[in-house]
Formats: sequence, C-alpha cells, structure tokens
Amino acid sequence: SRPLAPTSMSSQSQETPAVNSPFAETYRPNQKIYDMIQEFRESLEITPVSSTDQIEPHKICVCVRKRPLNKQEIIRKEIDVVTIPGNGALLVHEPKQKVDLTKYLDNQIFHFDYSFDETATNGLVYNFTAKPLVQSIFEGCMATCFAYGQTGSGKTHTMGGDFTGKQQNSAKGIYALAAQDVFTHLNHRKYAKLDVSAYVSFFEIYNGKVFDLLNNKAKLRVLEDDRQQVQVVGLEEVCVTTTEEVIRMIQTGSACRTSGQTSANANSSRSHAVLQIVLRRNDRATTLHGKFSLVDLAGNERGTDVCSNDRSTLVETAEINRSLLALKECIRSLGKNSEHIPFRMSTLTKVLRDSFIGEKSRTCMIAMVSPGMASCEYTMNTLRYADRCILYTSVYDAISQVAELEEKTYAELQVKF
Ligand SMILES: Nc1ncnc2c1ncn2[C@@H]1O[C@H](COP(=O)(O)OP(=O)(O)OP(=O)(O)O)[C@@H](O)[C@H]1O
Repeated sequence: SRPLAPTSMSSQSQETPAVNSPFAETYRPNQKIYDMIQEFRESLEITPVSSTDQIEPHKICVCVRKRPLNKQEIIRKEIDVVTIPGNGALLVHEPKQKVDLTKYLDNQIFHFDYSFDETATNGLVYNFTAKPLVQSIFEGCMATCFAYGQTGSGKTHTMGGDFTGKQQNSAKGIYALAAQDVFTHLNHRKYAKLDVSAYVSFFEIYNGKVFDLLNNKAKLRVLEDDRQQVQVVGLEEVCVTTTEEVIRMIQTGSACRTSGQTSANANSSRSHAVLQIVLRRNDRATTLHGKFSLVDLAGNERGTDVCSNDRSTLVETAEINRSLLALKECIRSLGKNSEHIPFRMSTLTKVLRDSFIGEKSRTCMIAMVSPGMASCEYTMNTLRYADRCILYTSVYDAISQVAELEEKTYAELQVKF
C-alpha cells in the first residue's frame, strides 16, 4: 500500500455552529471531515467492477468488498470513509489531527485483484471470485474461498446469503451460487465422462475443535495418517443432486453455528464455518477428484472488542487470532511455492491442508470492510492482512519471472557458445 499525500484541511474556525449545531436537524458530527471526503470523491473518476469486465484466472486471488452503511450508522450520520474508484483500487480516508489540532485526511490507497463497492450484489462478487474456482475443481483442483473481516462487515451475508428482514435468503449467497454451478457443470456434456458425483459437508471450528453442523454439532477428531492426509473422523458427507438440497443443509447448519455478542454485532459468529463441496468418482473407492472449501471466518476483532471479558471469551478470541495468523502464513507459503507449509499451526489450516499444497491449489480471499468512520482502525487491519497475502504473491511472481528470464537467457547463451 502506498499512502497518498495527506490532504490538509483548513483550520476548524470555519465551522459555523448555527448550521452544524448538535440541536439542528442537519447536524452531523465531524462535518468538516465529511465535506473533505466529498470534495475528494468529486475529484475522482469512478469505474466500479461491471459484469462485463474480464475475469482473470488466478492461483491466489485477493479482493475486497465494502458493505453499505447500515440503518443505525445512517441514523448516527456516520461518515463513510471508504472509496472504491475502480481497477481494484480502494481508498481509506483516515481522519487525523496535527499537533496544532488542525484536522486533515490521510488518504491511504490499496490495490487488490478486485475491489467491490457497496452497490455490488452477491452475484457480481461471486462471478469474479468463487465461480472460476468451481470450474477448477472439475479440473481436479483443491479450491478454497475465504470470507475475512471484522464482525458485522458482511462475511455471512456474502457466503450464506442476504437478509430480508430476519430471514436469511440462502439462495443468494456464495455457498448456494457455487452449488448451483456445480450442478450445471455436472449436467454438462463436457464433464459427463468424468463420472463424478457431488457431496457436501458442513462443519464449524470453534476454539480449535471441529463440530459437525449436519449432525447435531457432534464433536469430531482431526487425525493425520502416515501419508500426512488429514481426516476429520466421522464427518457427515451427504451425496447431493440439487441446489435445493444444499440450501436446506446450509439453513440447518447455519442455525446451529456458535455465536456471541460483540460491540459491533449482536449475533457475531465466533467460529469458522466450512462448507465443502467434494467431487468423488463413481468408483468403488469413491476417489476424490476435486474439492471446494468455502469458509466464513470468525470475526477478526480483538479481545477488548468483545462485550464480556470473561476468561472463556478471551481464550476464544486468542484462538481465533491464532488461526487467522496461521491462515495468512499458509497463504503466503502457497504464494511463494514454499516446500514448507505451516499448516499444523491451527486446526483451521490443518483441516484445509490439501488446499495449500501443490500446483492444484486455488485460493480466493474476500476481505470485507465496514465503511463507517468508527470502524476505520479495523478496516485498516483487514486491508493490511489482505494486502500481506497479495503483496507476497505478486513479489513472488515478479521474482519467478526474473528467474525464468535469466534461465532463458542462460540457455540461449549456451546454444550460442
Ligand atoms: N453488502 C451488503 N449489503 C447489504 N447489507 C449487508 C451487506 N453486508 C452485510 N450486510 C448486513 O450487515 C449485517 C452484518 O453482516 P454479517 O452478519 O454478514 O456480518 P459478519 O461479518 O458475518 O459478522 P460476524 O463476524 O459477527 O458474524 C447484516 O445485517 C447484513 O445483512
């Protein structure tokens, strides 16, 4: 990320209390900051991701999605500090104060494979992120799609489906859209000769332990055999033939996920949920052909953000942070094609071990951000985490391109002399 030059704001004395008095209907806290951001936005040319844009194939794709301000934030007249100009760029307008108390904006810019603004639908996000991965599992890949972000930033909305009132519309989430595409592929002539069937499992990882969401939250053991294959012993894996079946399973499973209360979300997910769609050959051994793991990660908030500060909640938060750190390390190792993948660092990475090894791995990280000024610090944390994943990948790509070029030149020289 490269911070843009701070946009200085003139002194506070220009604020006219009559217009922006706390008693006035139009009162907005931090009106000056709001005006500066608006002025900055007006100077930008905005080109949001469109359904006609080219979808590039990636081994690791990192993108970001900004949700709209919610009702409470609008009532509080919270300022939207995130701007998505287009071409994968995202700007955070961080309000800062100089020693002489003059306020200014520190505009930080980040670049991702795709940046989705608040108008993007789940369908649009799906097309650029998980859809190419569905195709890859038919080619024998191990694909993983992660939803990462602060509590209340839209991870469950993106993966599980949007809410209409209190009801979650599971058919509109990435889980269901992926399942639908799997069945479209299965019925396609091109893949008929593969002779595979689809199976679904759904589990959560809470405090380092695995619970089966399709079997009354039965606690399961994770074992590694002598060939380093990781098995979740006794995990329910249901053969599925229609999207409706999968949607029912998503609804049953989601209803029993472990949640808690945080300052940002009354029903915050404190566990990682993993929906796996597995393709198995229709042979005797039901040999694995490809696997797609869709992961709705637990919120990345810190211990102090959780309402209750009892010991179990602190242990819970520490465990979440440890697994998110392990995940970042594994993605970075995958990005540099490292021999050593530190997957044993957490249960999450252990269970997803086969997603991090070899040429057949495909990963997509969707980092969710809340747009409000009050979330600015968390938004920056989320973006830095995502940036770490992408930075390493592109640096590695550049290094390997140079190495390839050097090798080619050397080979050419050998031919000449
Ligand atoms: N893109 C969006 N458009 C409209 N509403 C959204 C969007 N993203 C999230 N929301 C709404 O914001 C609220 C919080 O979203 P959600 O529950 O998905 O957050 P989360 O990141 O999964 O939080 P947690 O980690 O606490 O489970 C929900 O009411 C959801 O409907």
